[in-house]
Amino acid sequence: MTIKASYEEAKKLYAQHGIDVDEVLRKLEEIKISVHCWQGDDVRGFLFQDQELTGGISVTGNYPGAARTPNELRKDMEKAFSLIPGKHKVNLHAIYADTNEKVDLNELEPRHFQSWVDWAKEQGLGLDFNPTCFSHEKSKDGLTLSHPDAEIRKFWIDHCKASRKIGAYFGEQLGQTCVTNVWVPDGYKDIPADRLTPRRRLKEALDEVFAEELDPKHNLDAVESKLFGLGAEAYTVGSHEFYMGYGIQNDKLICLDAGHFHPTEVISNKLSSLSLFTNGILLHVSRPVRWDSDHVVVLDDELLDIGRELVRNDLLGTTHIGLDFFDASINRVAAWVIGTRNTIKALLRAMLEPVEALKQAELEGDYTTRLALAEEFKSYPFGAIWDYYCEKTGVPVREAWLSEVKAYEKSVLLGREESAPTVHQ
Ligand SMILES: C[C@H](O)[C@H](O)[C@@H](O)C(=O)CO
Ligand SMILES: [Mn+2]
Repeated sequence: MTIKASYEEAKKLYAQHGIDVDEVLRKLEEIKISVHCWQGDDVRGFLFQDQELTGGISVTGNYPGAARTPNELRKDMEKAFSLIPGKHKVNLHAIYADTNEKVDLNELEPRHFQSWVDWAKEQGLGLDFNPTCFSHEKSKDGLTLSHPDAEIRKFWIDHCKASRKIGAYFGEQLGQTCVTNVWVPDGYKDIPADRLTPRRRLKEALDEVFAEELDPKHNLDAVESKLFGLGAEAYTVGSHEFYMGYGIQNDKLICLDAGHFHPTEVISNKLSSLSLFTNGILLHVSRPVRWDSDHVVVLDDELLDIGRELVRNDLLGTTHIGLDFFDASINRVAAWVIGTRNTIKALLRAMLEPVEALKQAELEGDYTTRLALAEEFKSYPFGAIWDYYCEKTGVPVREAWLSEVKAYEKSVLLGREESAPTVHQ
């Protein structure tokens, strides 16, 4: 049977439950995933090539072929996007500036990212942004926006201010709102004597960062919390409660990173509550394995539940779905493809569920029907719909993408091991 014929058969089954699959695919194609550039080079960036990764995050593995220049990174992302259905966004960190100038983080300007903007325009992609408040001499104490030294604080405030302007430039140039997300690693390894004062300093620093009004059509601000980091195990200044309060009080997007909570705590269960008190949410879809390990996302229960919560609560219009994982033990292009395809699959799976029937059964107290229907739908022919979606959008069906990645690895990635990079082409 052809992919189209399997699709037509599967469609009939879903139609029996009032699910219009063609309409589902039309809606799915509108959803943009913000694909993080930092999977491509193990969060090194280009500004400070000799700087080690700090901030309590860590990348493990030594798979060959990491991008060494902005151009290589863009080529790798193009390869990944050619294997992922739909048109998406790219999420940049400030350290990915493409410039020959010796410029520090507090001096960054939109022009240092012009090549990214030109490329995004040419590729039909949107851009999102993040100040990089780690891997820098001035973050060596593990403190940035909450640092007790006013001068160091000012450096990071200026960097975050500059980042918002870069974000607004992206949004204006590309005609797509840029989400600029602030995450700082600030915290203490051991039990703090004073939990309040650093949080007060962080709050005041953020007030300064966000003081200038920017057109929300161009830039939306987000703030990202964390439970702990390596070397900041006892206390994180920007905890979930801190940013939940800050975001709600100041109308900022609250970023939920799947790896930033207690091991059994899930972000899927937070979306409905947050949606009642905010105008939007930012997600960092990740996979914590025992800690905030940032494994490539797989199609596991939590990813499916994130998809369900977004679909069932009608949150797709206000939620910005970003990815945040970095695995250097496998082919990095494949990592993007696997994680992004899985995220889209989870959304599609959720859109193909009989949501109204499930909600009705629940309302009537018929929990038997709720459970029976939910379970039976797990073996509905979702794969036939997914395959057709890939074919229709011109990307490889099923695992056919893997041979393309292997060929790219052979012809491009492995060559990087022997040759010197051509910087800033
Ligand atoms: C690169 C980081 O993953 C990112 O800035 C931040 O979102 C994070 O999750 C830190 O743990
Ligand atoms: Mn994150």
